[in-house]
Amino acid sequence: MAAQIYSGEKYASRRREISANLAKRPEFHDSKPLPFMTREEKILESSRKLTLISKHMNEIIDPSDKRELYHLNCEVLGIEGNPMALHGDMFIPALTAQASDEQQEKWLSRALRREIIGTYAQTELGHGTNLRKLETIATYDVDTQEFVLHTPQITALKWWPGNLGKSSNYAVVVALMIIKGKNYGPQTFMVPLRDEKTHQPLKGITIGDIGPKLAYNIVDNGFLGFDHYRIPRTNLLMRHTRVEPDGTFVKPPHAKINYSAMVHVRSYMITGQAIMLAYALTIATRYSSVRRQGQIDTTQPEVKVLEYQTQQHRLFPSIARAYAFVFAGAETVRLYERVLQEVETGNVSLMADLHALTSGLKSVVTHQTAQGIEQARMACGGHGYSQASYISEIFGVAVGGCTYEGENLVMLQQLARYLVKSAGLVQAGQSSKLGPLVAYLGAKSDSTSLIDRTPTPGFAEYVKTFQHIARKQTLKAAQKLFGFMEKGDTREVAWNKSTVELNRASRLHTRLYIVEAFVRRVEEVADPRLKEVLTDLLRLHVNYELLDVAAYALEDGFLSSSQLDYIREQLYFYLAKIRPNAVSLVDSWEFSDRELRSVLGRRDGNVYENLFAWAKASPLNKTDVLPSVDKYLKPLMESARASKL
Ligand SMILES: CCCCCCCC/C=C\CCCCCCCCC/C=C/C(=O)SCCNC(=O)CCNC(=O)[C@H](O)C(C)(C)COP(=O)(O)OP(=O)(O)OC[C@H]1O[C@@H](n2cnc3c(N)ncnc32)[C@H](O)[C@@H]1OP(=O)(O)O
Ligand SMILES: Cc1cc2nc3c(=O)[nH]c(=O)nc-3n(C[C@H](O)[C@H](O)[C@H](O)COP(=O)(O)OP(=O)(O)OC[C@H]3O[C@@H](n4cnc5c(N)ncnc54)[C@H](O)[C@@H]3O)c2cc1C
Repeated sequence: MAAQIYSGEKYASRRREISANLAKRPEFHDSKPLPFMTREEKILESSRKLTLISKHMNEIIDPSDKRELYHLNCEVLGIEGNPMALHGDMFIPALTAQASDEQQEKWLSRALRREIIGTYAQTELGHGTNLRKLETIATYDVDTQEFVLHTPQITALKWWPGNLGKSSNYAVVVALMIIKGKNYGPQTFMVPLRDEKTHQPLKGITIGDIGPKLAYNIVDNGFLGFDHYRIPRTNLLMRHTRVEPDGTFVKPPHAKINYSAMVHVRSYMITGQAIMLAYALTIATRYSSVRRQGQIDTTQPEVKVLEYQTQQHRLFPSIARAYAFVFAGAETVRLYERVLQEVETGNVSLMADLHALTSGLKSVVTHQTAQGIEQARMACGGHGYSQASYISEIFGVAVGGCTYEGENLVMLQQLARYLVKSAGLVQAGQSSKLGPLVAYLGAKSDSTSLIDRTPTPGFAEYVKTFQHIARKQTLKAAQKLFGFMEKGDTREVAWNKSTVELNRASRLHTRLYIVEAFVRRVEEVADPRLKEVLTDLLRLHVNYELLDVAAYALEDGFLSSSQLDYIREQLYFYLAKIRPNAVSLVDSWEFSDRELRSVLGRRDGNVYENLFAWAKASPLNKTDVLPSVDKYLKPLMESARASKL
């Protein structure tokens, strides 16, 4: 099963080898539980481990394999980030996709060798979503052939970029490019921030950390201001866009090619989110098979809480989602790598499809992941609320994905633009022009679903029902938009009056894609034992998801209430059928205890003695009487007692 999850036996067994190798290297382990460290201690500890990784990486992984490096990071550094997180996640991808060969020679090679540390500085205090209104300006000075970076007001301060505050000495900075008074929109520049020897900020640069956040606190998200700060013309990233010495602007082959670092993260983060959801579910499912409370049969001992139907309903649909997301994530990465290669040859035709797909997936997957992690926390009762479970940290890191790389409701609108165009083609009788991701929009619906109307309903009937729902909502929402426009609203106003419905269409389209990705994968499985378990999980998935969106199919009679009852019964049937495999389904992700960092999620199930040991190790328990008691509480009680006398 691990080979299914990790798209092949080769990587699944490499993960095992890497974990086994690290088990023998205590210097790579956390020196104490992360929840007991201050932010400063965590950053120091993470930097220590980062240095070790740099030194010994070649003994443990093949550093050219992204997946191996990712696993090494998960084991050693964990999810709370590290001082070079953005260096790998965005700085290197931005240089790879946007720097010319000559620029790559100069900077990418140094970045890969870790001679310099970089980040991606785009968001500002006043603007994150609306990139066209960023306020940092890069004005071209033809005389000196330099760009002058400037922060004209407080809202133009770069704000949020990861590792900008304290760790990075370079950044890929996004600024509005002005040449001879003309605004050429957001462009990307390579900008030195700190002296390479002293690490002191360079003259003209104001820089620092933005303070503690909900989670992800090992990362020093930062602020940055420029005071007429000059960089050479050749620091504009010029793989696709160019500015000649005389200020002539040479257009890229696609207007949004500069957005590639964002598309890179959106493509990879689907897998990252699936893994974080699987972390939380591994913890909650294992704990639920250790925790005994209450009875189902009063003549029998207390049961494991995993026997309760409510607990199964809380956890198992999310287990199915984690599998669905990792399968969809693998497809997304394949498409991303293909588009990256095609863009190199000047073919930008798939950029719009990739953008639409990743915008939708990023939004639906992060939202459902956060919901699933929060349910996993509640499934652990009181102990879920303790940081010993580590689920609160997993939640905090994962939920950040709803905001970064494009706020979810904004990114759903990006997919909606694509869907509306496609709906326009359908309306114009040009369905043959629809791309493969939206071809279903042009198909004719059956009048009713055949779920429960055939002897053994296959997945095709479910897929058709999801297609019917997504098609109906897309065409309806587009019609709403066109209707407002026909009545005289501008497109923008009409769009704003239709966005809730448009975003619903985007979600339904994306949920259909996720179901289809799951079906595609299960169809490929050859081993009959694996196929059976995955088919059960997929059946749980389609019934749970359909029930969640059934209103759309009930309102036009595509599904009847008796079919809905059938779907419910199927759901309950598969909850019970999956129960014996539940722990194996989470164990199949093969997370080591080191990687999970959870007392509740321990593989050996020895939860209670380890919770007690963990509590005893709390810094508060170093002394029996705290200074706060000596200083305040004792005098308070003493004076209360004295006044009573
Ligand atoms: C199996 C195991 C394998 C393991 C493998 C490894 C797994 C790794 C796992 C995890 C790795 C990931 C770890 C994640 C780490 C996270 C770190 C956090 C870092 C966070 C960073 C950031 O947040 S950076 C800042 C991000 N900011 C944003 O996203 C801003 C959002 N805003 C925008 O993107 C744009 O402003 C917006 C697209 C909303 C609008 O742009 P605008 O220019 O105004 O365009 P618009 O008029 O709306 O549209 C015009 C036209 O352009 C099309 N378009 C827009 N963007 C793109 C694009 N990127 N590509 C292609 N086309 C695009 C748009 O659709 C329009 O088209 P038409 O409709 O006109 O045709
Ligand atoms: C953990 C984390 C890490 C980050 N790392 C980086 C980084 O490394 N580099 C970097 O540059 N940035 C980074 N960011 C910033 C991040 O990319 C932005 O915060 C994000 O893109 C959202 O933009 P915003 O903050 O401007 O939100 P806003 O746009 O202000 O969103 C506020 C509300 O307005 C709504 N809204 C905004 N525009 C529209 C619209 N057109 N239609 C309808 N509703 C709208 C949103 O849906 C939301 O409800 C990070 C953020 C976080 C949380």
